[in-house]
Amino acid sequence: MKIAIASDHGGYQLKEEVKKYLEDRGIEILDLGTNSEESVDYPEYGHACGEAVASGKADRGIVCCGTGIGISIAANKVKGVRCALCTDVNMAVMTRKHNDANMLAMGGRTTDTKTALEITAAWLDTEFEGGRHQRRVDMLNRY
Ligand SMILES: O=C(CO)[C@H](O)[C@H](O)[C@H](O)COP(=O)(O)O
Repeated sequence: MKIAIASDHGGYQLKEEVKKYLEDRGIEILDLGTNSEESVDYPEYGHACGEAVASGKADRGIVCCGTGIGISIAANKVKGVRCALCTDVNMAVMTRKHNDANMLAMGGRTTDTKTALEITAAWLDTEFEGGRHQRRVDMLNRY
């Protein structure tokens, strides 16, 4: 699996932690920046990561900003992206089971690193349930 990862300055530190975790799991990473805590604009990074996933350059994407909100909104503008902002493990599990979320968003200023890595693990390791949920995901994809 190849994962695209991106953040703004508010999510930069968390992106680096998540990157280390993914590397330790042997996952291939496409890092789309940003590369420091210098102020940048989250839409640029959310769009870029969304496009990497939608185009198939990456299988899934992870984005971080201060709260995870702005960058998830940006990613969800890209057709084919289902980006879920998760603040706990249950949300990560449910968004994989029910929404087949192909992108995960987290907040570097709102979620501690330990929780963020637990969320990442749950999101990586939980399968989509399909069935009635497939019909709903198809509706999202068609819109
Ligand atoms: O977009 C956001 C909130 O929805 C992110 O948290 C950004 O990281 C934040 O807005 C950046 O704020 P800053 O004051 O420019 O650091």
